Amino acid sequence: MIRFEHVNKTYPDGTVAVADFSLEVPSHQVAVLLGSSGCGKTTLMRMVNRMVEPTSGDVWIDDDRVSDLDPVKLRRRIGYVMQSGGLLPHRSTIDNVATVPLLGGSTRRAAHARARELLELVGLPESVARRYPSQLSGGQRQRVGVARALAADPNILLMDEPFGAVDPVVRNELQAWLLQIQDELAKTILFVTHDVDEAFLLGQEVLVLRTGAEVAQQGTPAEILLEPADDFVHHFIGGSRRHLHTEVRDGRRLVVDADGRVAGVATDPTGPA
Ligand SMILES: Nc1ncnc2c1ncn2[C@@H]1O[C@H](COP(=O)(O)OP(=O)(O)OP(=O)(O)O)[C@@H](O)[C@H]1O
Repeated sequence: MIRFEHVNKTYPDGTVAVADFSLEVPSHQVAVLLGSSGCGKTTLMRMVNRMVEPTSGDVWIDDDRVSDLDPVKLRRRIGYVMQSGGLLPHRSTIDNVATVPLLGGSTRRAAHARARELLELVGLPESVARRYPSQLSGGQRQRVGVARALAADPNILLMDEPFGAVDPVVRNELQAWLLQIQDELAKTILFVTHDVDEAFLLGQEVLVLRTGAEVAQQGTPAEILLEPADDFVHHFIGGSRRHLHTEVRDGRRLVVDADGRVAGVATDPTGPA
């Protein structure tokens, strides 16, 4: 579980990036922070692994206040995937992943075995293990980034626009793949994006943020799609172009757009159509 308790962040130049933000992400769930550039998403995410210290307020992981934990140890128990993949350019794919268990005290042999296992988990063939990041496609690099984030077997994954730098087709593939591995791994994931469709596809809980990380609306994708809290949310999620309604298919009440595409699952199966 990750809990933000009334956190604030004002940077030294006076920028108020986060003003009184609270959230609880239950274990094994995916929560998505959705908002436009500069609204404070990355600042919030980095408070979890102490890359940013809140000006006031606390972040908790289960019963631990993160400010009481050693930042290096804390970062080793949390997976972090960045937009750029964050790979070390002069290390091969397998070494990029093996670095994490090596730092954790594994032998070189055990670290390589673990790295091979993870590369297989993220669907990369053996042939890429010896390649350098510059010799991989954008999608492959992001998969290696996820493999590395999973290497310490963390309970928590922080994902900051992890699929932002790849083309839409690969992006869709990576999203589907993440949902598939999350089915198996059941990590607690905090995911940052400015892409509305990505947020609704991946998030069990979505927070639509305004500047200063002010929560414009928090809810399941279906709740937000069907009942946007105000005009800001309605416009942000593209409500007017979506023309949403609900429909029962295979016994499930789905949120469907004007083209018949499923935009979400309504949580209340008896709710109005
Ligand atoms: N180190 C810093 N010093 C001063 N201001 C900062 C610093 N880091 C971020 N900010 C400012 O804080 C606000 C929130 O930034 P943050 O990076 O958290 O937003 P974001 O929603 O993640 O944006 P993006 O989607 O563009 O990454 C912005 O106004 C940004 O310019």
